Amino acid sequence: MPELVFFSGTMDCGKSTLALQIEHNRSARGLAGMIFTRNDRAGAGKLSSRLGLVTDAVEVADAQDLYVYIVDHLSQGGRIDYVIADEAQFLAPVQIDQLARVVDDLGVDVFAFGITTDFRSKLFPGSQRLVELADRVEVLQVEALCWCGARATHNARTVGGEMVVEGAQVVVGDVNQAAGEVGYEVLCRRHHRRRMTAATARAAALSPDVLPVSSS
Ligand SMILES: Nc1ncnc2c1ncn2[C@@H]1O[C@H](COP(=O)(O)OP(=O)(O)O)[C@@H](O)[C@H]1O
Ligand SMILES: Cc1cn([C@H]2C[C@H](O)[C@@H](COP(=O)(O)O)O2)c(=O)[nH]c1=O
Repeated sequence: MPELVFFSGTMDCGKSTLALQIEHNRSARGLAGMIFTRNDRAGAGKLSSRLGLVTDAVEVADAQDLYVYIVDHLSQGGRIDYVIADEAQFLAPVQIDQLARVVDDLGVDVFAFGITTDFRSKLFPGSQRLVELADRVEVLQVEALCWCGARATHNARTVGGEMVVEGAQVVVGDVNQAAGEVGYEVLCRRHHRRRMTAATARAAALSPDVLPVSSS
């Protein structure tokens, strides 16, 4: 049975790497994939992983109908055995419905990859629709870790290492950004709730208020 599968997790947990592995294994067996992405850090029309691998992809536009795009491709003699959609959190809910239709009406597997929640721990609309429609939601097995060592479950947006809670939902960026830049850090829920990043935890540990008092 063809399936719509949502591979989800925090940033930096290996989603794009897995997407590239699925693409590699299937194309190595002669299967033909259609790869969609949107707003990848490597630039338009790219699906990239932090491990250094990158492949070409179709950059999805705002109002693009993904079902029609695939039907057009097939009717022009193209072949599609599976679909990969990376950065799926950035797709519109209606585009997720179109991907579900690809599975149901065309009998093609769709593998979608994305983060579930934004920096405010609110669902992205595309991810919400995936949770609603997917045959399976798979949480990636490689755990991204919070600075405290616990499993990271949330994405924080940072400026100069400090967590921010105001701003647009979509700001393309990366973890481990240089000081002063907008970046992201994955945290456990406890530290996301307390807005405690690696930098603020380090600063608190060094603060004179918490230094042991000398007995002399
Ligand atoms: N230098 C490295 N050596 C080994 N693994 C790395 C290295 N850099 C990144 N990774 C792995 O790559 C993962 C990020 O992969 P990526 O596919 O880019 O993540 P995602 O798409 O989920 O944001 C990290 O969790 C880590 O496991
Ligand atoms: C939390 C959060 C993330 N983003 C952006 C930042 C990155 O460009 C992508 C996630 O990519 P990854 O391959 O999963 O690391 O999403 C955003 O726009 N808004 C957010 O709240």
